[in-house]
Amino acid sequence: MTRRGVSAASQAAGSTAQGLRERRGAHGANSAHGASSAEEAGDAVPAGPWDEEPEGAEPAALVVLVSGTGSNLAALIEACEDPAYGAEVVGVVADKECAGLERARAAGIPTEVVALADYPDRAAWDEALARSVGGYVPDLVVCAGFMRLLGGAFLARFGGRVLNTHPSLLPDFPGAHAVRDALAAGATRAGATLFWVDAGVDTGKIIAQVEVPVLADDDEAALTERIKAAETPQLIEQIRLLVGPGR
Ligand SMILES: Nc1nc2c(c(=O)[nH]1)N[C@@H](CN(C=O)c1ccc(C(=O)N[C@@H](CCC(=O)O)C(=O)O)cc1)CN2
Ligand SMILES: NCC(=O)N[C@@H]1O[C@H](COP(=O)([O-])[O-])[C@@H](O)[C@H]1O
Repeated sequence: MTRRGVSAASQAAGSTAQGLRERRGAHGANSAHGASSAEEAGDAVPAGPWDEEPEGAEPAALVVLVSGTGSNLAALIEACEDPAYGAEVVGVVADKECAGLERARAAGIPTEVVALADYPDRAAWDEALARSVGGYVPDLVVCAGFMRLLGGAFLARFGGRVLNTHPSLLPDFPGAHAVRDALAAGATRAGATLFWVDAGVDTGKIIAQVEVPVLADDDEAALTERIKAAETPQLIEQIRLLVGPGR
């Protein structure tokens, strides 16, 4: 069977769409991490025409990066239960123990923690994160509440196929505290942005945005929940468009 890739839209956005060229290696879904994989060996499957969906294509492999609650991850796992969705969460990687990992384990999805504190410096952590994610041979990497900046080694390996969902209408309020910053600035509108991750902080090419109002009595928790209520369907739908038939 052939793996699905990412859409023509993603290529227009700068994605390399290398994922489909990779054969699932030693770290496929529900397998333990092994030492080698086709990707690590550079053993690539020849590229196919991205705009033709071969019959019986396997779902696109998603690795999701999380740091917190994992509500977007949970929605993605649920969406992937429908074979027509076209994707499978093959691994969930976090920078610390968190509820998102519990959600993944409950769904039988392999998980891993790659904690910054376990490495001598940021570069070593970034390389370890890339190795961990690479073990699952993802077509797409999805940051869903992942609160660490991805560095050069990670982006050299996965750049062009890393998505992030961010709780603001970028370019407004980039960074780790977007909702708090929007309230502090007196913003009257808020929202969520899905974009391709690049080396900057929330500067990557925007795929989609959804707007919600800021209400007079909003606190950070209330606005965060209103944003999530719009953000999650956007994330699910945009990934469906990226991986699904007719892309
Ligand atoms: N290279 C990139 N990596 C990531 C991006 C990105 O656009 N480029 N987006 C993020 C997530 N993100 C917001 O969307 C984000 C997360 C965290 C930070 C940040 O400053 N983190 C600090 C720690 C902050 C803290 O703990 O208070 C850190 O990494 O040390 C900025 C933006 C996914 N990664
Ligand atoms: N800068 C990144 C950032 O703030 N991401 C935000 O964290 C939340 C994660 O929620 P979840 O863990 O329940 O999916 C989401 O709202 C996401 O946009």
